[in-house]
Amino acid sequence: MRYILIGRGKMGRLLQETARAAGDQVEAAFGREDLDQLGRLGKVADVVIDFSRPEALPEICSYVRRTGTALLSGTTGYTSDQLRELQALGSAAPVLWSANFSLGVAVLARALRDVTGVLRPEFDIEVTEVHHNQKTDAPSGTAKLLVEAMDPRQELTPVYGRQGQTGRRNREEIGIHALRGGTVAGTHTVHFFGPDEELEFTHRAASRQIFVNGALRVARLLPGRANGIYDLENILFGE
Ligand SMILES: NC(=O)C1=CN([C@@H]2O[C@H](COP(=O)(O)OP(=O)(O)OC[C@H]3O[C@@H](n4cnc5c(N)ncnc54)[C@H](O)[C@@H]3O)[C@@H](O)[C@H]2O)C=CC1
Ligand SMILES: O=C(O)C1=N[C@H](C(=O)O)C[C@H](O)C1
Repeated sequence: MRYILIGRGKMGRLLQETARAAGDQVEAAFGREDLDQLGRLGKVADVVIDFSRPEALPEICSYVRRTGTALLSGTTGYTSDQLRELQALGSAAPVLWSANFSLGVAVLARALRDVTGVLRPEFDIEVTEVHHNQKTDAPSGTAKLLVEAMDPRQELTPVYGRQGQTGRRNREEIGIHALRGGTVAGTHTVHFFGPDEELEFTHRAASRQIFVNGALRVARLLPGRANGIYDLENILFGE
């Protein structure tokens, strides 16, 4: 496989190393300083893999539209307008965006979709996410993904942290809390607090390699597919 990488940070470097070790070719890798060079590049790869920042989106979209190259993106922190822009890109190429490329989080999202309806409304839901001190967006894309799995119709009101005279907790709240420190690769816990019982689901990433392996595994499946938006969970569950 031939890749163009967007982002040469923690994820970009590990992707490059892992792809090359697997015999794949990294045709080009761009960071903030030289992303403008993408505008001068033709179709030289099977897939563009993006782990960078939301600001890179316009350059990436115009490249994908011009060349029809498949796009796999794991960048988080997009606004809803930017997410719509990514969705629209599906008309030009096969596009897959996911806030988390680990198998464990895909399974967790599915499990939460199944159990939440049974536990609600008696159980209060609070989500905590813990990440390294270099992370620039909060809450994490994965926390949002898990909330969306539990509340697809957005009936609950997100509450980000609590402070001061908050009053009693409302049943329609879903708490989302971000902790930052050290080198934590990513820990997400969903707490269900019920009357006299508690249930907790935790996914703990021991390293970024799980995201890299997941991304490269799925990237192989994109070229040759019809243009459109693909869903990681559907692909992993063979749907
Ligand atoms: N979906 C998933 O499974 C995962 C997603 N991520 C996400 O991937 C992204 C990158 O994470 P890290 O590598 O840890 O970050 P990082 O801070 O180590 O690296 C970011 C890279 O993006 C580049 N960049 C910044 N602004 C840019 C711009 N305007 N145009 C082009 N490149 C630009 C920087 O030069 C740098 O190379 C974050 O959004 C993070 O949340 C991280 C891990 C897993
Ligand atoms: O920035 C990170 O490191 C991570 N970001 C993703 C997110 O925002 O959910 C995925 C993973 O948790 C690591």
